[in-house]
Amino acid sequence: MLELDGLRKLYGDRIALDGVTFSVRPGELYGFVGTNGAGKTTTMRITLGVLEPDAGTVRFQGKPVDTPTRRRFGYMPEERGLYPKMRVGDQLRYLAELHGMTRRDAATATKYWMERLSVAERAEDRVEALSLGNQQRVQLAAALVHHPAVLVLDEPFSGLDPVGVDNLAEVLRERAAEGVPVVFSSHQLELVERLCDSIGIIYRGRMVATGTVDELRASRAERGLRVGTDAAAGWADGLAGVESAEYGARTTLILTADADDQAILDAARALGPVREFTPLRPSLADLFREAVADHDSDGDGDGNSDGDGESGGRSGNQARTGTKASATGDQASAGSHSVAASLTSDEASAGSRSDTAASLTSGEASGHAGADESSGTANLIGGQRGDQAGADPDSAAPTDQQGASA
Ligand SMILES: Nc1ncnc2c1ncn2[C@@H]1O[C@H](COP(=O)(O)OP(=O)(O)OP(=O)(O)O)[C@@H](O)[C@H]1O
Repeated sequence: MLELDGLRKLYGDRIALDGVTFSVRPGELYGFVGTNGAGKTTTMRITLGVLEPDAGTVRFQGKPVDTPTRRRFGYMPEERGLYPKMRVGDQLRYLAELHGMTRRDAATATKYWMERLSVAERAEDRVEALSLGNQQRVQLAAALVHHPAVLVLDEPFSGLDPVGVDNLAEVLRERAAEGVPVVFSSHQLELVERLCDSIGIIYRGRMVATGTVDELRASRAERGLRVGTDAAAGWADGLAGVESAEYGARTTLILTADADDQAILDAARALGPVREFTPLRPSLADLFREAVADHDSDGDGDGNSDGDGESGGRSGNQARTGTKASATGDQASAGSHSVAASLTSDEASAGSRSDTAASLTSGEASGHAGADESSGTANLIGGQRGDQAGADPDSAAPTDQQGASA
């Protein structure tokens, strides 16, 4: 079990994490979602020891995580971290050996993962010559090549084509089936909903919801119902448990949590035949927006109300609209898809990603230096950095491949 307990992190006087706590069981696929700047990358970097928390601990199998244990982790940093001048095959072998594999095992694992992630034919190419999507695949191979006991992946799906997405989803399921705790962040909420056993929603450095999607659904204050009836508009007004009703070809009702849907069915049937009676299941995107909106309306003064916070506020407003719109439309099908899609595209277009990227780059520098936040680095990035420190292959330092996640 991977346990994150009370992680707290400040950048200057900005609270980036405020008591982040969650755990990932062996074999569990855990989706870590949140608005831009919510604290996902910071959490993952602390988990990997790239960054020191101000408080809190990370435990694996009941023990605080130390450097030898972390070497068994597979980490894909958001900012990516490959040596651009190094050939794909050489790079993966090198990283596998850094993680303690024998030369022969490293070669076998490299071959396997290059084939598995469909980059085998690029083995002799330098990383910089690959498309961003293929660089991403190599980066994933780098996280997987040493057969890690834990997987922590920061936006592993961004930049992959649909075949690559399916391929990676299958790989993650397999790793989990082997008992590996897998945690990954993503803004692709439909994918997270489809793939993950559990989900954690972080907002402004705090966990605002965690559980299975069904548990998150069950915790909602209201639910939706679609009723196909010829009864005249207004038929559901005033019924117990009906918060609002929208009349059209079908009636869409928003119910209170304790509403008696059978009583509503009886009321509808008393007025004529009922052709449809469908509970509306909110998508993860709806739940996400609702959780964020709820948290926004708490008026929390956590000191983290910078541009990222505004980004969250914007999402919060959308959350209300999105949730209602979904609950009052065909949200079980196309409606919820478009909500998820718009969330992703809105966030992508909000421009806060590049801001975060810039922050991450500077954070990376401090991460490399262990706990010494004043030192910079131009060498190594991400999880590999820590391990690679001191080892200096003759290729140039890896560039920051932000573009791969854009
Ligand atoms: N090195 C840094 N220096 C100062 N502030 C930072 C640094 N790194 C992150 N932050 C701030 O910490 C907060 C959390 O950032 P983080 O990158 O963890 O968010 P995120 O959830 O990964 O965002 P995104 O979805 O945009 O990648 C943000 O307010 C960010 O601006």
